[in-house]
Amino acid sequence: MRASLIQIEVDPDESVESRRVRAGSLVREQRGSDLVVLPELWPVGAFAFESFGTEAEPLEGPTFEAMSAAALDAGVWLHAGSIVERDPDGPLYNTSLIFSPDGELARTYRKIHRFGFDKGEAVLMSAGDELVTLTLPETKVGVATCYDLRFPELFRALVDAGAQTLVIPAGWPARRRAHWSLLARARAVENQTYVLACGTAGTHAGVEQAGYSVVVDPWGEVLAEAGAAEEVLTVDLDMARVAKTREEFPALKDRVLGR
Ligand SMILES: O=C(O)CCC(=O)C(=O)O
Repeated sequence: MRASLIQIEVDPDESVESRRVRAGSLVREQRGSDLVVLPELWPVGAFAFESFGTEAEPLEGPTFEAMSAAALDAGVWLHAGSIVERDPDGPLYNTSLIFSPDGELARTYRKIHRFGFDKGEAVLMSAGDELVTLTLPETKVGVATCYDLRFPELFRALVDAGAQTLVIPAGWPARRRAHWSLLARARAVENQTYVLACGTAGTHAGVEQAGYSVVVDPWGEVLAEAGAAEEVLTVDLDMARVAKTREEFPALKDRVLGR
């Protein structure tokens, strides 16, 4: 399975609409990949809290339209990262959109763990409460978003639901890049899954983004890693590696707690 991670730059000098068009072009350039991934909140910026209200979209809003068309044109499964979703009842959610190669919405995921403690996303948005997995032709995917990466119990639940590949869009800050790289590998090792972790580049709302998107195999080896700037990572994944790793080193079978 070929996967492409688009570590797009989020820059306040570029309009949201221009970035949407550019993201669509970048997705179309990945024709030939099976799965394409964009980061968290790339239209507005994960730290652009002041714009969350004005840039919030209904689920089937402009980002949905642009990404559905891009998935169809490229003929790829597209995890289109997340948007600020305005629910018809009023609350905002950090909602990921996943499209099939015919441009249909296959899944949504509302971020469960909101970041910011007593400010930002944690107070402006509502939390999701549903685990989301999706069966692709070659693998079963479990999804999570950014801060979720710090909560291993979520990933264990995804593995219990059958996930073999974890897809994690993020808008992770450069200040904590070491945590990002460490936790992405930890989630792969402890769950014996592939991890596709796609962040943003650039600086917005005064927060420099980490970049360093990474693809980790089920043994914890880094197969590809981006730098800090905008970049597309393309990697061929041998899906048999998940079962092989779990068979040769059956630690998941030795669980005592939480089964
Ligand atoms: O956990 C972190 O350090 C970063 C999380 C974050 O930036 C987010 O969830 O938007």
